[in-house]
Amino acid sequence: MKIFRTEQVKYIDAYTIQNEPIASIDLMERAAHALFGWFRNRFHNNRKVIIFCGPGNNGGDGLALARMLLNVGYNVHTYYLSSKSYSEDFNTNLVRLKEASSSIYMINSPKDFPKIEPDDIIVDALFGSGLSRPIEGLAADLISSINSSNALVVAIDIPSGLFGEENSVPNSNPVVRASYCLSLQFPKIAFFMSENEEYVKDWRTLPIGLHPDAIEQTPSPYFYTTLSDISTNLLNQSKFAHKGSFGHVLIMAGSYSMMGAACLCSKASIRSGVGLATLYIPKCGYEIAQTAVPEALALTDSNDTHLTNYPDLNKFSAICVGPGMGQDTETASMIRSLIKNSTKPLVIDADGLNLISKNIDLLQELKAPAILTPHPGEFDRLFGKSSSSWEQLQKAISMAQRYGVIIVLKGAYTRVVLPNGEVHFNSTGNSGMATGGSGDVLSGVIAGLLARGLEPKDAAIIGVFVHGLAGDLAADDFGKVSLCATDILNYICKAFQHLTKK
Ligand SMILES: NC(=O)C1=CN([C@@H]2O[C@H](COP(=O)(O)OP(=O)(O)OC[C@H]3O[C@@H](n4cnc5c(N)ncnc54)[C@H](O)[C@@H]3O)[C@@H](O)[C@H]2O)[C@@H](O)CC1
Ligand SMILES: Nc1ncnc2c1ncn2[C@@H]1O[C@H](COP(=O)(O)OP(=O)(O)O)[C@@H](O)[C@H]1O
Ligand SMILES: [K+]
Repeated sequence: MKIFRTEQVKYIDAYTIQNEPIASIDLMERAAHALFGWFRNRFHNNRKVIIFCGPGNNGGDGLALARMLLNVGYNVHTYYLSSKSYSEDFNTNLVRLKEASSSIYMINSPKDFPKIEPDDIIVDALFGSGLSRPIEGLAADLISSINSSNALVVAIDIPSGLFGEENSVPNSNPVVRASYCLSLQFPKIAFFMSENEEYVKDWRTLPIGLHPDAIEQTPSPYFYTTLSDISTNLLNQSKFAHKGSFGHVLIMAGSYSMMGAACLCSKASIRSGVGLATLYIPKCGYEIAQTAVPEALALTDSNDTHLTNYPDLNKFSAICVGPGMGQDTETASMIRSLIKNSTKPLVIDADGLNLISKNIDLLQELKAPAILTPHPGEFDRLFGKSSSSWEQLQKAISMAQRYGVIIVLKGAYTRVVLPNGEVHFNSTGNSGMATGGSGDVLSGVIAGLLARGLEPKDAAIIGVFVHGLAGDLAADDFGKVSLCATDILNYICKAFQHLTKK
């Protein structure tokens, strides 16, 4: 799903109004209907609802929602900020609401704030995508009052005070801490930034029928990968397929005490449908590999404890290098040579990345497409620290462009950043996956898909999605607390089944 910056959504709204065509007030009514439907399904009408409205169309949405809730028997109290001016649709909805309710109050000073009980439901319709500066004064005091209550807060479109994309300038201006955020049509990029977790605990999008032509024609480098975005014909299996049809992956991984990473990674590649997997490991890992991964071929380096060389690359269709590999100087020279000489696509993970971070311009010598899979710590080691997730994302975009590589920046909403500057935020995965070895499983999945013949972009996007989905399905059965990398591995099959059955 393509997602947009705030000013682009404004354009798509305006295009819809002009070309559907639909009157602005009717589009607001449609949005309010979507909000109302969600609200009614979620909350019984025995709880008091307090709706806080700002002077713009976000406030207008709040007023329209208030009217709809009143019509079906909710106990609704509506408060709106005093302002020099209000949007036209706000004014229309205020008149409509006044016909239905007498519990409408203007807020002129903190004395007008209502007392909020813990059982009340607050609707935050103060500011949406029209926020133009950090909030101060009366509105800021109101937000502090909302945040200090123990009531549940439902934010319309975006928690008031939060900007749609960049919120990196630390400021003391308050932002509503929403329990739920109902974002109209598209998620906001700000939802994917870890700093905003306290404001956006749970969010969902509500479709409001924005014009498909505007969505298609408005260019954006940002995407959100959901099930419907995964092209499953890339995973088709011909009836006459043989193991040679699905590629041969080389997994260069492991060292003394870290053979588990090599096993997890190679097993994950096999579960991702590769025809053949060869594990290239130091001698100490031979029996472990042969026993733990009977499906893989095992080739050993001349060294006992760490990798110092690589095998003839001709017969392989893709290579994964790095999991559990250690950072010996001999391993460092091996990876330098691999990068300069491999014409086969590479997945570079873990210690592979740590070794490259000592000489980042090595990336300029790549002959083949490469997918780098850093977690945030590895990313900082490679490209330097960033002061916020937003800055880190912008850095990932410029580094992917500079070196012509795909960067898979891992974590919640893993970002797959392409050399053309596109960013694909992933929708699957959960915090139970923050456990040792889960990254090794991911690099195996991506390498398996790459070896099967998927384009690097597809291997990265689908691999990340499947890995997260496997983690979600495993968490459904085992819970997040106990989830371990082997569980993710064991649920890769279910994740692929889920995709290919869709
Ligand atoms: N036709 C449309 O454009 C639609 C808009 N919708 C709603 O409209 C919202 C956007 O509406 P608007 O563009 O009117 O903007 P907002 O309602 O977000 O706020 C704009 C108003 O707040 C003031 N303001 C901005 N920053 C402020 C600050 N820091 N302190 C004090 N005042 C501040 C502005 O001067 C303006 O009066 C969306 O978030 C969504 O909720 C929906 O009804 C769907 C359709
Ligand atoms: N909070 C989270 N939400 C979703 N996915 C997560 C979360 N934390 C970690 N993950 C995923 O788990 C994996 C962890 O990888 P990594 O940190 O490299 O682990 P390891 O080095 O132990 O193998 C990544 O795919 C990451 O996206
Ligand atoms: K809001």
